[in-house]
Order: sequence, then C-alpha cells, then structure tokens
Amino acid sequence: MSTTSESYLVGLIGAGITASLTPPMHEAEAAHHGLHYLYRPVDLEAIGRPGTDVGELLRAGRDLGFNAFNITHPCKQLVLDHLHETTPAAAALKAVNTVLIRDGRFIGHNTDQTGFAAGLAAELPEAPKESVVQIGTGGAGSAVAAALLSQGVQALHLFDVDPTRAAERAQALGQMFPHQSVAAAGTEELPGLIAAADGVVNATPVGMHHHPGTPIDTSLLSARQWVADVIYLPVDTELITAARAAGCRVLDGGHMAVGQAADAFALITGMEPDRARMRAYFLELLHAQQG
Ligand SMILES: NC(=O)c1ccc[n+]([C@@H]2O[C@H](COP(=O)([O-])OP(=O)(O)OC[C@H]3O[C@@H](n4cnc5c(N)ncnc54)[C@H](O)[C@@H]3O)[C@@H](O)[C@H]2O)c1
Ligand SMILES: O=C(O)[C@]1(O)C[C@@H](O)[C@@H](O)[C@H](O)C1
Repeated sequence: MSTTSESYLVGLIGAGITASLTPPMHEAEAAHHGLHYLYRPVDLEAIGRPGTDVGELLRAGRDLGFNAFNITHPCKQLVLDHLHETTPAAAALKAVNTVLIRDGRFIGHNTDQTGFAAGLAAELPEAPKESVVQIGTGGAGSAVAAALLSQGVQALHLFDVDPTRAAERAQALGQMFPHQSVAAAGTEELPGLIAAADGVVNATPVGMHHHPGTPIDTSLLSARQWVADVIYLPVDTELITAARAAGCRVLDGGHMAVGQAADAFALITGMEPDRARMRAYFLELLHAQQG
C-alpha cells in the first residue's frame, strides 16, 4: 500500500490515445528513479465520452487520488475553463497539456512549448535564429512558434494553407513577443523566405506515414540551414532525410515528443529526468510498435 506522497498516479486524457508512447516513457523513467509510478491513458473514444467532459474527468481523477494529467486533443483548450491556475505561457497560448493536482487545485502548464524549446536548445545550441520559416500553425504549431520565439528567433515567418489561421497566430504571437517580428507569409513569397532563412520548421501533418511528402520544396535548402520537424511517425520524415542530404543540421519530431514528456515528468515529480535515456527508450518503443 502507498499514500499519495509515496507514489504517483498519472493519466492522459484525450481521444484515440490508447497506444500513446507517453505513458510508458514516464513509467520507465520513474522506475530508474525508484518511484512507484502508474500512468494510464484515459481514452475518450474507448470510454465513449466527449472532450467537453474533461473537467468532470479531472475532478473524478482528483477525487480518486491522481497526482496529475496530461491533456491532449481535443481537450487542450477545453480544459482551460476548469483550472484554478495557469502558467502565464500556457495562458497566453490558450493551450494546456499538463495539469498538476496540488491540494485539490488544478494547475495548468504547457510542456509542448517547453519540450520543443528544450530539444532545440540541446540539439542545435549554436543554430542561428535571425530568420525562421514555420509551416503549419495548428495546435502543435502554436506551441512550436512560441518555443522558437522564446529561444530567440528574431523574425518568424508563419505559413499555413489556411491563411486566416496563420494571420491570427502571427498576431497573437506578436503580442506575446513584442520585441520580435512575427508575420504570416503568402504563397508567392514563401520560396524566397525559405531560401533566405536560417531555419525551417514543419508543424503540419505532411510527412506522416499516412500523409507522405514534404511541406516545402526541399531543393530550396542549403547546408548552412537547420531544419526541424514535429512529426515522429516516422522519425526520419522525407523532410528530415532531404535536409540531412543537403547538409543541414536537423531536429526530428521525436525530440518534441520526449521533451514534453520529460518536462511533465519533472513538474510532476520534482526530479530531473535523464532526457537521453528517455529518448533512447522512446526510439526503442517506436521501433517495437512499427514491428
Ligand atoms: N512531436 C510531438 O510531440 C507532437 C505533438 C503534437 C503533434 N505532433 C504532430 O504535429 C502535426 C500537426 O499536428 P496538429 O495537432 O498541430 O494538427 P492541426 O490540424 O492542429 O494543425 C496542422 C496545421 O497544418 C496546416 N497544414 C496542413 N497541411 C499543410 C501544408 N501542406 N502546408 C501548410 N500548412 C498545412 C493546417 O492547415 C493546420 O493549420 C501532426 O503530424 C502531429 O502528429 C507532434
Ligand atoms: O504522446 C501523446 O500521446 C501526447 O498526447 C502528445 C501531445 O499531445 C502531448 O501534449 C501530450 O502530453 C501527450
């Protein structure tokens, strides 16, 4: 038997997440720290609940002794109405993926943003950041854009097939980071911006196993640039492979996946995880999942 101060009970609330690699990543890291730690997916599809039930599920989890939840699609915005406290960064992004339960109160964080930022800082520490082009400004893209600006990108150009979304994101991020430049890019100017950029980031689903291809013309890339992707199914997307072939430094999407998990683990336990060990285990899990 253990009490809430001696063990950890954590969940992931979202739709279609039964096969998520985040629960095993947390549990394996916790085992290395000698912690009693259980992490369960709470799959809305499997239990037939809508995303709007996220508050009810959080309160039930609190009453049953959970220490924390990760929150994912479609609840990252819906959960905001149920929190007692939200970090300024998550509040500005209007998206929460980690809820700590402390003294019965719900405290919201966004480790998608900090996780991508941590990966960028660790893997591409010297990467120039005067000008970056990011493709895709949806859920992941919002967190990634904020991470890029928090890491010192001076001019961020956002492109999306939905130009209204890119323009709204650019305006919101411009308010969050008033000393840097954030602008939506049009289709015609995109090739020139990509060729001139220090870094190019993909935050669209283009490149996933079921959505092959690249979101940009990769012949525009040159060896002086760095390229990041958020996709990790597969880890080596066509974009990452082409960028490597062009001599670019790369940051694959596995770094964001591990970064968000590592930052959530640190918040939940107060212990610093071994990020290299988590990444190695994540890659092992991915390979096993893909047969
Ligand atoms: N590594 C991680 O931890 C992590 C976390 C979350 C999501 N993801 C990945 O990020 C990707 C995006 O997920 P999301 O939740 O942001 O999706 P989303 O649907 O919220 O956003 C995707 C955005 O990309 C835009 N888009 C699609 N195709 C485009 C194209 N060819 N050119 C320009 N814009 C295009 C869409 O209009 C949309 O705005 C997915 O592949 C997902 O698996 C990775
Ligand atoms: O790995 C997943 O399934 C996640 O749902 C991915 C991403 O949405 C994170 O923010 C969640 O914490 C975990």
